[in-house]
Amino acid sequence: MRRSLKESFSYAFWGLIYSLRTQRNMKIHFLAGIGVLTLSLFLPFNGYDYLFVFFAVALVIITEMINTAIEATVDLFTKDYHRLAKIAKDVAAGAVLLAAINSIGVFFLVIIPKIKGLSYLNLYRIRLYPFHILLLLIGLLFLLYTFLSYGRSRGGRGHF
Ligand SMILES: Nc1ncnc2c1ncn2[C@@H]1O[C@H](COP(=O)(O)OP(=O)(O)OP(=O)(O)O)[C@@H](O)[C@H]1O
Repeated sequence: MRRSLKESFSYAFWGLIYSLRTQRNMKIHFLAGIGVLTLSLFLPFNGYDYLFVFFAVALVIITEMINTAIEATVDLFTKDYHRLAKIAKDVAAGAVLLAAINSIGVFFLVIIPKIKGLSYLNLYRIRLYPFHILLLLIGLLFLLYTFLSYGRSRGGRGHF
């Protein structure tokens, strides 16, 4: 079945909204990611600092989404206890855990030293890099949309 680019984007969009709506950990990681991106606006980062922070945030969210997809696939296959189902879910959860540990490492190695070196002057020198602002805006829009569409989807299956 051939799908238009718009349809493909729409499915991907709903996949992200679904994870955000249904997965408690995803909500926590997403909010933490937005918090870190907001904080980063005020920090004197160089290019590598931005790379580490952006990748750490993205990795946690991506692994959380893959974990959600694996959970759904396993549940589709069996609701009964199965050793392989347990392995699949535990390994997927392990991937999220590793990504989360990596992000904690980045927080202590990259963000904390910059916070320590922060002066009041820096607070007035917000760096408005277009890509950074775009990421933040996309994150906030997803959160807002998830929040607003939550009520509408209650009791029904919405897009899903
Ligand atoms: N069908 C199954 N067979 C065997 N073990 C299972 C099965 N389903 C879940 N488990 C075990 O229960 C754990 C939790 O599974 P569950 O599907 O409830 O994920 P979850 O609690 O929603 O995870 P997360 O918090 O990442 O969303 C799995 O990691 C696995 O060890």
